[in-house]
Amino acid sequence: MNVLVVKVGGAFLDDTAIASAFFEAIRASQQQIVLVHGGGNAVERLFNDLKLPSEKIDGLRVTPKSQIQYVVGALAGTVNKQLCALAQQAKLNPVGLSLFDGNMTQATKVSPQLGNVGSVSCTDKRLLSTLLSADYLPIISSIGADKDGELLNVNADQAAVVIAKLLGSPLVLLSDVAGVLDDSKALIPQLTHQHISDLIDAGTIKDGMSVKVIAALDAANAIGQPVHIASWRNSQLLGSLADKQRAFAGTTIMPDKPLSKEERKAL
Ligand SMILES: Nc1ncnc2c1ncn2[C@@H]1O[C@H](COP(=O)(O)OP(=O)(O)O)[C@@H](O)[C@H]1O
Ligand SMILES: CC(=O)N[C@@H](CCC(=O)OP(=O)(O)O)C(=O)O
Repeated sequence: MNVLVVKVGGAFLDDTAIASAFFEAIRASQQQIVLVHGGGNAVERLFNDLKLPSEKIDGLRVTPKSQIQYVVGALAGTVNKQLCALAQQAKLNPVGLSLFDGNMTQATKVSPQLGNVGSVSCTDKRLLSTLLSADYLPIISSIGADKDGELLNVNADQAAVVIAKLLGSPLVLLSDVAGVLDDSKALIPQLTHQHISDLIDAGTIKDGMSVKVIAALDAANAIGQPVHIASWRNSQLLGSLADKQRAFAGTTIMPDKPLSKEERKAL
C-alpha cells in the first residue's frame, strides 16, 4: 500500500484556512494519507483559560493525573473533531481516532516526574489497513492508553513515528519552522545520526525540535528511508504531497542504513 504518514502541529491547527487548503490538496493528490496531529497550542490556551500551570521538561508536557482530562478534551476532542470537520468539508472521508483505537498501539508511562505522559509501541495495524483500503482518511490524535486503562498524553511527533513504523510507511513531520536550523538560523538540508548528536550536545537543537529529530531518526531507521521535517507554510508543500519522489523542502533525516526495496516490502 502506498501510504504516506503526515504529522501536523503548531499553529497549523489554529488556522482553518490553511487546514482546508491542505485537505483540498490531499484530495487532489489522490495520495493515501494517514494524518497524525498535535495541538500543543490548544492545550496551552485551555490551561491558560483554566488558570492551570503548564510546564515542559525536555520538550514534553508535565501532565499530572488531575490534568489529563483537559489534554484529552483538547486533543482527542476539539482539535481532532475540528480537523475531521474540515476534511469532510473538502469531500474527504475522515475517521477521527486516538492511538489505541483498534488496539493500534500500547502506551506506557515515561516517568513518574512527567505524570500521565506516555511512550507508545506498535501493536495492531488491521484497523488502519481496513480504513485505508475502504478509502477513509484516518485522523489520529496523540492520546494513548496503557494496560491499566489510563489515558496518556503522547508527544505528537512520537505518535506519528509509531504510526509510520506500524505501516512501514514514509513520514513527513510538518511544523511552524522551515526545518532544523543552525546557530545562524539557516536551514540544515540534511542530517545524519552523528550530526544530530553533535547539534543536540551543542544545544543548537533543543526543546520540541530535539524530541522531533530523535523521533524522526528512530522512524528513518525503522522504515529504512529518510524522514522529512518541513514547514506547512512552505508554498511547495501542497505539490509535494503528490510527488512520489518525496521532494519536500526542509530537513531530511537520513537513516543509519537505508533498506533495499525488498527489505522495505518485507516490513
Ligand atoms: N535547531 C532548531 N531548529 C528549529 N527549531 C528549533 C531548534 N531548536 C529548538 N527549536 C524549537 O523547536 C520548535 C519546534 O518544535 P515544536 O514546537 O515541538 O513543533 P510542533 O509543535 O510543530 O511539533 C521551534 O518552534 C523552535 O522553537
Ligand atoms: C507529552 C506532550 O508533550 N504532549 C504534547 C501533545 C501535543 C503535541 O505534541 O502537539 P504539537 O505537535 O502541536 O506540539 C502536548 O501536551 O503538548
